[in-house]
Amino acid sequence: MSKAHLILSGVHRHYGTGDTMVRVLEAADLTVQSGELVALVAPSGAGKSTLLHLSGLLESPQGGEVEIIGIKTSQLGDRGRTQLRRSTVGYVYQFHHLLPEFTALENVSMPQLIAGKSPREAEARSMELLDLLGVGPRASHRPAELSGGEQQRVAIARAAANHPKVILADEPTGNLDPETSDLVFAALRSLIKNEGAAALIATHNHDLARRADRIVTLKGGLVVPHIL
Ligand SMILES: Nc1ncnc2c1ncn2[C@@H]1O[C@H](COP(=O)(O)OP(=O)(O)OP(=O)(O)O)[C@@H](O)[C@H]1O
Repeated sequence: MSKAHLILSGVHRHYGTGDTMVRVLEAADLTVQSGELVALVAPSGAGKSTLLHLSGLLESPQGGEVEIIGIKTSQLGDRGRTQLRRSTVGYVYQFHHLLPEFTALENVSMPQLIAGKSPREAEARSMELLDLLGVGPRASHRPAELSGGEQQRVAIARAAANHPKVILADEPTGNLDPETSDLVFAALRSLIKNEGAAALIATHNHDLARRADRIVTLKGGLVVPHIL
């Protein structure tokens, strides 16, 4: 049976006050199940990053509820939110932000060591992920020695290192050529299925969005189904 790892209900988010107020989300609802990949396609400024930040507990809504693995986050304090984010959410950005002085293996191991895993456990998990994403043979290379697509796959492995229940990605293939984008997206997709994470991926790439389980967009402050 599928589980809803991420539920947004009646989420409201605006910025500023008075005349300069920007209402981004009015009463947004979204549910993402375990193993489900939802693509978020919307024009620039529509609120994609805002939706991802709210889903990843990097920002709080002014109204409504963000629920992760059944935990209602509006009831949590800052510390509780940070803990829940660290233990359940993995983020992939447009630019990989890998640490240049460390190898691929070390970059993927780092968040696991921080979370308290032993170096041996961390290395085993890192190799499992790098293999799954097709970059196992590059484990001992530093980011500068990797292609853009390889770097991005290492960044995806790093985001998945601590078994996140929710994977959020903001234009994960935004700086890659079409062929490499395909490869990276396919790797991300198989990772999500394999790990049973719920994924929300903002992308301008319609070809990739069509390969998601579902596509949504933002209209009038709501999350609505979208067909490309
Ligand atoms: N911290 C903030 N303060 C004020 N306004 C903000 C803030 N963050 C976002 N906004 C506004 O909210 C709206 C949505 O922004 P958001 O970054 O979520 O859009 P987006 O769809 O991700 O855009 P893009 O595709 O260009 O990255 C925009 O009008 C933006 O100017």
